[in-house]
Amino acid sequence: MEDHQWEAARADAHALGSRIAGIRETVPLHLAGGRILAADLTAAYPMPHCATSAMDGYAVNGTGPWKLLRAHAANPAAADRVVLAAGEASAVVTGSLIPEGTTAILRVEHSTLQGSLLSSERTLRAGDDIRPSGTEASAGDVLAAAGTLLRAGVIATAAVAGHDELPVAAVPPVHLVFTGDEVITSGHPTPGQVRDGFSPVLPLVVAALGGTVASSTRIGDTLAATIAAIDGEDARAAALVVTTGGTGFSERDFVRAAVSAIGGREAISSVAMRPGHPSMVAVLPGNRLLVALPGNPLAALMAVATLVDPILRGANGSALAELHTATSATDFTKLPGRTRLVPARWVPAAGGADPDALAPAEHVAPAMLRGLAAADAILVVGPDGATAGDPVPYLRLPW
Ligand SMILES: Nc1nc2c(c(=O)[nH]1)N[C@H]1C(S)=C(S)[C@@H](COP(=O)(O)OP(=O)(O)OC[C@H]3O[C@@H](n4cnc5c(N)ncnc54)[C@H](O)[C@@H]3O)O[C@H]1N2
Ligand code: MOO
Repeated sequence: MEDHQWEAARADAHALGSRIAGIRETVPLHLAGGRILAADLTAAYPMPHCATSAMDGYAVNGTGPWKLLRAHAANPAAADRVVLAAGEASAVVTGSLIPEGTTAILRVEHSTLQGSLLSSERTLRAGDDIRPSGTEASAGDVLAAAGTLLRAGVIATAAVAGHDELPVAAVPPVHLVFTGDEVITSGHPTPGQVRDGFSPVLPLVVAALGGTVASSTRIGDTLAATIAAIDGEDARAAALVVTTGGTGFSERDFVRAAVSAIGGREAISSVAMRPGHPSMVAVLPGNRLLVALPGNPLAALMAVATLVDPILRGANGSALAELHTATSATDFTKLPGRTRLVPARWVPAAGGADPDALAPAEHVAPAMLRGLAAADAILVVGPDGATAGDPVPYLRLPW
């Protein structure tokens, strides 16, 4: 199969992800943080649901001075039983229901009270400091679309819009498979060994992308072990299997052969990107997906941004991550047919003071991680390259 262009790989991965979407579930608001909204969030009633005072002070009817009906609104909820005739006023606090007949709210600091005679030190206009019903939303208005990540602002809005619980997308379970006889997980590597850069971060990354690592395994470089790892009990229980290393075509790379052996089909065989070209997506029996991440660490994480992020977004009903535009701080040569993903830092554009242009980080070869550690964003440089000062697309770090 031909290389997928980078944009096509993202789009196809997103579409494949939508095929592993799980059944949605309902969670109480206090457990909704970090989940993905599975249906549009609508206002259950107009917001505010009744006209209220925006300030502490007095509800008044007409122009002053006014006769104060009560000395103090001890119970804001009781204010609705008061009816103001022209020339009358009643004390209110912020958020109080306003009495029938209110034409404006007089702030306490703008008022003078002598006995029960209330006057204003400012000219009041009709409607001042009244929050009419429905100014924030009408009943049924969509307050957040399905696919929205539930952060504090959305959850608080849901609460005041009358919701006790929210429908959320089921979290796709992910099975991780780390390959490589040479990979060690602690201490200092001897020549021929490498320290595992993936197992400490992939659970974190998967969680940040809206999935959950349900299980993981570490295997040596054999076909039998690879088949067992991608088609065993844990792997079959997952919606997505992610492997690291072994994507190549050497006699010690077994991921593609294992996929083929269990009846899987490569949907994205490779991506015309650098680094990360040998990344692969396969559809496995049982409506499962597999993403094979290359062994080179930066390549693997750029493949996560290109393939795993779109798949999990598709599974959660979220849109593809937006491509933003920044000014390139440097020139990039042409690289026919390939898209480069370059960890980059914000720097001032030529002659500028604010850090509003993106420059490649240092140490960004495929087997290095230092540049990514220092990066603010991922520049997406097309095959035609770029000239300093050009607008270039970039991705926010997805994790
Ligand atoms: N003849 C060719 N050789 C290579 C090509 C090619 O086109 N022709 N492509 C290169 C590219 S691009 C990449 S990327 C790698 C992909 O290799 P694999 O996915 O098969 O990965 P491995 O061979 O298993 O490992 C590569 C490299 O990564 C290290 N590694 C593996 N796992 C980890 C880990 N958990 N943490 C840190 N480092 C890891 C491994 O030790 C190797 O050094 O192939 C190129 N070769
Ligand atoms: O995917 Mo490879 O990193 O381009 O070395």
